[in-house]
Amino acid sequence: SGVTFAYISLLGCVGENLAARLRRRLMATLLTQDVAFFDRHRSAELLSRLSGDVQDFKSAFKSAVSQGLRNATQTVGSLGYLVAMSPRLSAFFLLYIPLVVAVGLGLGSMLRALSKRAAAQQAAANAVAHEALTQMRSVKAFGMEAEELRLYEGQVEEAAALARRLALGIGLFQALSNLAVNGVVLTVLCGGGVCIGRGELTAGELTAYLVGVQTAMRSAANLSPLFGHAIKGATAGGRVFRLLDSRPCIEIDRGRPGLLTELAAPVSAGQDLVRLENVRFAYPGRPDAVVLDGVSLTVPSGCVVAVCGRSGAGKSTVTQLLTRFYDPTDGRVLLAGRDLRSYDPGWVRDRLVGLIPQEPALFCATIRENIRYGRPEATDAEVEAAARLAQAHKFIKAFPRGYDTHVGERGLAVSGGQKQRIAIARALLKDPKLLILDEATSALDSESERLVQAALQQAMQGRTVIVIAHRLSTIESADYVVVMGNGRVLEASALAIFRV
Ligand SMILES: Nc1ncnc2c1ncn2[C@@H]1O[C@H](COP(=O)(O)OP(=O)(O)OP(=O)(O)O)[C@@H](O)[C@H]1O
Repeated sequence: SGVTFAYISLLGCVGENLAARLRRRLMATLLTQDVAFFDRHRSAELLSRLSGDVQDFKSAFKSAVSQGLRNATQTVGSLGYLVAMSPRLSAFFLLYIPLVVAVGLGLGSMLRALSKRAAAQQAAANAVAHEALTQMRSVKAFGMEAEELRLYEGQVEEAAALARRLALGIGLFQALSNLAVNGVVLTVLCGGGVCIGRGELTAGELTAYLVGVQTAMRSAANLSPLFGHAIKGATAGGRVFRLLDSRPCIEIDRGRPGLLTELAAPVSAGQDLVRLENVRFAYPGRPDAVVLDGVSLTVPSGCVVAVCGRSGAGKSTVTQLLTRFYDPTDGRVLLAGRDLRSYDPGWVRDRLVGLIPQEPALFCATIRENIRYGRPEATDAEVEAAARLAQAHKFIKAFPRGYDTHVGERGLAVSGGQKQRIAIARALLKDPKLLILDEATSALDSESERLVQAALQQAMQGRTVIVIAHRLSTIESADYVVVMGNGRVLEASALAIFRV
């Protein structure tokens, strides 16, 4: 029992270490993928890789080691013993083995394909559940609980149907293996009978040989239930390893030689900090839909440039090129006169650009941790200073736990306006050279609105700012206005011209 304890616990620990290492490597790979990767893969699908697939791979690995190795060596050993005992009798079933292997491989590849489809369908069902659970307020607001359940049931039923077919296939495989095992015994019996009739073998020798055959076949039969496990593990492992091989197009490789980590040249007030030259762009997921069709615009240092235009005109897309979430299909984005691609993307996002998105997301953490996100080394005093600038200090202090108030999942415990001001503080804490601000379109009550606007005006003071403007007041306070439409710049001018 001491050996059993050592063996089971050692195997368990090795399996858990393997799973933890795989999960760590997979998460590290996912975090370094570019934004286009997340356009292609749904988060529920990636979560399935991290949890279910790694789990299946680990179980298959453990059963392959614990039972597979033992039974496989026993089978091979017994077969070798049988061949040594009587090469003539062994010839009967050795001839028959290639046929069994061929049938096994054929059936195996069919079952692998089925297992892949079943797993993909299960991931689709998970995605439906994930979406409903993360959008619970919308589901409830539109009374869609029953519809969501119907959708989920449909997906789960399809996954279950595929899993049932897989179970039938695995059952068939095991039945055929049993048949093959009995077939071997029968073949040896018939062949042995013939040999005894010819006086080439004694009944005693045949009996001894049959005992050997049974040992070999028992070990082989023990291998067959592992087959289903192995199929599931191999498909799950295949998906995990394929994902581990994904390489981002825009690689964040901090400190890579040759990449700039500071502005290429000093930029004084009024000189171009950023320039877009004839930029064309289509999202990788929709390469046929041209979103930017030859956009040129200039952002002078220290100026506020308001970008406006109809919904879908490509305004946010311009900001996504500046953060290097994507690279232009054609044309150039220049920073201090050098192509943005010659800068380290990590530096661009950490130090150059501060982004205040239209709908900021908060993490399930305290307000302090949320503001500090992006600059973990910032002191408490710096966090408070940023919050003051963002008109957030007062309301944060009014909470009983102040900066240590937990904002809950997706920041649901704070109001929309408060969330926006926390996001403004977070961006300001980085003290970015270029502030990109996507003005919220969602309505806030007038007091909140006034505070958010005041926070934004403060944030823009003395900085280079690109603001995607939805309010006239924002446009009025800008130095330059760019009007976009159909992926082009329709008008670009100093505000004075618009005022005429
Ligand atoms: N990740 C994406 N994949 C494919 N197409 C996208 C993606 N994001 C945006 N688009 C498309 O690109 C076009 C421009 O979108 P963009 O978000 O830049 O517009 P916008 O001017 O900022 O609009 P709004 O003011 O409504 O935010 C739209 O037609 C949109 O459908």
